[in-house]
Amino acid sequence: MPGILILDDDPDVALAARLALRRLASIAVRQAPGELAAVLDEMQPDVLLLDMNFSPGASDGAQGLALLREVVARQGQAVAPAVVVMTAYAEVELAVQALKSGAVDFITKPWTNERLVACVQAALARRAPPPAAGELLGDSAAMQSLRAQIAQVGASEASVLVLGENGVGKELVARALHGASSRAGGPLLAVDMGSLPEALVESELFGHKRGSFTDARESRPGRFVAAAGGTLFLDEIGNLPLAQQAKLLAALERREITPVGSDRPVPVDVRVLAATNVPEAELFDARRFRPDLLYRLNTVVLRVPPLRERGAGDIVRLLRHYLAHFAAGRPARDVDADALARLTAYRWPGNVRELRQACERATLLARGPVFTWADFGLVAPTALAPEAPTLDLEQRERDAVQAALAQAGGNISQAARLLGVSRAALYRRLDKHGL
Ligand SMILES: Nc1ncnc2c1ncn2[C@@H]1O[C@H](COP(=O)(O)OP(=O)(O)OP(=O)(O)O)[C@@H](O)[C@H]1O
Repeated sequence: MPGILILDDDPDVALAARLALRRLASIAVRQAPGELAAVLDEMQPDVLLLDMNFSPGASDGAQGLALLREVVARQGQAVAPAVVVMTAYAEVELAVQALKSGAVDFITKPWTNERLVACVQAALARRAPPPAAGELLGDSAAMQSLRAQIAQVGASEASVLVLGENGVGKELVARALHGASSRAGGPLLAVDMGSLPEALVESELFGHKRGSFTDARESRPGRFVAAAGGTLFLDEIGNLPLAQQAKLLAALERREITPVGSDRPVPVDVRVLAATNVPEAELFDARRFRPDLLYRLNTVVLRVPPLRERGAGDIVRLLRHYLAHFAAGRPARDVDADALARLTAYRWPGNVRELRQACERATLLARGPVFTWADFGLVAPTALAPEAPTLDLEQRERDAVQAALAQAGGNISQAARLLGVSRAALYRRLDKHGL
């Protein structure tokens, strides 16, 4: 189970957060900032929920920022948690500074539990960037071409739409684009549209005025304002409901937003990058995605290839990288020849994220002197000879179902959509294949 550490000197706030988050992860609470380093070493949490002020009367957030920098500095040496900072509602500047300093997100107090859970879930999903953050590994022709395109369009202000299956590295591409731009000194704010409850999308993006709806006890700046001077990365844009798409389009066209409950538009200065795992053909389905918004977002389209199309060289490079990463300073064990052959022939339906997890699992659980195929815990059958795939229809159906489930992270509705069948039809096939 993942771990969350809450560091807040107010026991009531810490308790409220603990109760809201207890289903997501195992939770530890600390009140004294002096304990942070020790508890990070001992617990190795995936997410740190960090208060910004600890001394009585302090309100400038300097303590929180210093702690945040300490945590971010650990990313060079060890796995460090993704940090979500907690700020008071009026502290937009502080939230922006925290994002610039490496926090993955911020949440304003008082929060709604729904919002806190969505925010921490997104941080958990993105936890622990690789040590060389932003570095897109791989020397295949496809990756070289991708890097060249990033260098070419990174410096411009163009909107870029990043396409690719789950786990191929779309967020890493967005980070590289931001890093190559003149906005690199500003924040890069990622918003996972997939994890936002529909009712909150608008207030999340554009902010809201106090009293504009039942839970809006205080005014809150939206993501467009928080990312000012930097880049806003709209992840899983394919999940944005049509009504909100119209509002996003208006904001992009006018370069201004209107907070919920306000009638005064506010100018915004952000570069927008977007990503989706929806296949290109479906993206142009107007029932799902407004074409005018699509044309706004896709000035440049970058396609991140699935790992299986990058060739064995890239797979081996990534295996070495992540096995060394999880060995955390100790020499990484070798992978035996049989395992290497199977790993390079494996289809990696969950792409680089799946490979990274397989390396973490192997490092944690393997007992022998070298890694074997079983250590990686990859259950789907591997095609040892991918150039001659089986033509057995039953087997192919079974493979497709397994791949769709892996790609959808076990989500039945999404897997059914990937396969182009109804949920009921997918259940029948799961039953038929004993999956
Ligand atoms: N080329 C690469 N080199 C090194 N690490 C990579 C590469 N591509 C992806 N990763 C790592 O794989 C994981 C998944 O990458 P990322 O989150 O960018 O994928 P994504 O396409 O945005 O996924 P999703 O569609 O699920 O949001 C991250 O840990 C990322 O650092």
